[in-house]
Amino acid sequence: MEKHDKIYIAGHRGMVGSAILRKLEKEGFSNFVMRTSSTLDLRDQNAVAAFFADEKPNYVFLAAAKVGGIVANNTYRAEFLYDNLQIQANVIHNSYLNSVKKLMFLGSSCIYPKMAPQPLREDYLLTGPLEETNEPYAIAKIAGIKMCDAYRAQYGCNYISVMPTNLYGYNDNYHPQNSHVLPALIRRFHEAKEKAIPLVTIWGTGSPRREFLFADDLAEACYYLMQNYNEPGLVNVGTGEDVTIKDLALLVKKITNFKGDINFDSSKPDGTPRKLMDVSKLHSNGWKHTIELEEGVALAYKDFLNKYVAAY
Ligand SMILES: NC(=O)C1=CN([C@@H]2O[C@H](COP(=O)(O)OP(=O)(O)OC[C@H]3O[C@@H](n4cnc5c(N)ncnc54)[C@H](OP(=O)(O)O)[C@@H]3O)[C@@H](O)[C@H]2O)C=CC1
Ligand SMILES: C[C@H]1O[C@H](OP(=O)(O)OP(=O)(O)OC[C@H]2O[C@@H](n3cnc4c(=O)[nH]c(N)nc43)[C@H](O)[C@@H]2O)[C@@H](O)[C@@H](O)C1=O
Repeated sequence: MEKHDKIYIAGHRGMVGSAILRKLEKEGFSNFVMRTSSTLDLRDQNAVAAFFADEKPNYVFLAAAKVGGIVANNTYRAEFLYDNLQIQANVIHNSYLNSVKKLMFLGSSCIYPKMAPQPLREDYLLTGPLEETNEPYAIAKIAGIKMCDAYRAQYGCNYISVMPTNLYGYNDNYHPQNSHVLPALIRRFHEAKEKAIPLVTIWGTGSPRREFLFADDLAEACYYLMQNYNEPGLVNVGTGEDVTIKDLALLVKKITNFKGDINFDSSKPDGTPRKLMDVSKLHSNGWKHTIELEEGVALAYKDFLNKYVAAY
């Protein structure tokens, strides 16, 4: 990418899209094209076709998607499949029709089989059954990877697929039911402290393990890969380190300064027991994360206090 290139960040108001925008601005890029979902619904084939024909971006970061935590994925199964298939099919196909030079598709670690060996290597894709709670989302994401590869094979398009681990950071979604675990716990511990509630309940058994990457680190990786990586298939992006949900809860308890107790609601789903990324391909391509979990959770909590608590 050159500084004058026109760059379309799909989903630029989201957690990942906004981090990519910050990174590109820091690097001196300024020729952006962006639309909110209310001005351009990426599920609308005709609207997306007209947008690409008008704007003709040179590079595309596809960070728009229907996104949510374990309960949202399990509840809105049809929407997670339909919205994500439509969004990615429209953006990828119209990128091809309008000669986009390079596109980055963002998938997720949930594309791997539920019981795959750990850590998850890129070649474990499609080697076993998926986790039930997020199967529709995972199927859509797998279709996105295969679409990038098919357009590369048939039309020579330089479309790359990046699989981030669980993410958190600035502009996260703090919805009490639909969010991912880290923002959910930040909000729950904070509210319990403010309202002097003595007990915070954590979903599931606390034993699943998850790996967390700060979204600004992901944006650094996306920029690096967009400049340096041109292969078919997929590349994992993570830290290569994971924690139990119980240990995560204890960390959030410490950072929010909640003094009460925690317990576990095992009627809520645990999901995949573990999904630790093998990041050796990423490291051998020359990129490594810099923000560790404790530092990142403190930054995210500060962002939550500034943006969300201020609005209460
Ligand atoms: N969060 C996580 O833990 C992980 C995320 N990912 C992937 O990273 C990418 C970004 O996720 P994240 O930033 O967390 O998600 P967010 O929910 O924060 O942002 C998603 C963005 O997608 C846009 N969007 C959603 N539906 C439509 C639509 N129909 N038309 C146009 N735009 C739409 C929204 O636009 P608007 O704001 O204008 O409504 C929003 O800005 C996704 O592909 C996700 O699968 C991968 C692994 C983990
Ligand atoms: C990124 C990834 O995100 C989703 O998968 P997930 O990793 O299971 O995501 P999660 O963050 O929602 O949960 C992680 C763990 O944490 C536990 N947990 C405890 N307490 C809360 C809680 O309060 N909220 C949530 N959401 N989870 C909680 C929860 O029970 C689970 O064991 C995919 O659907 C898919 O979207 C995807 O790709």
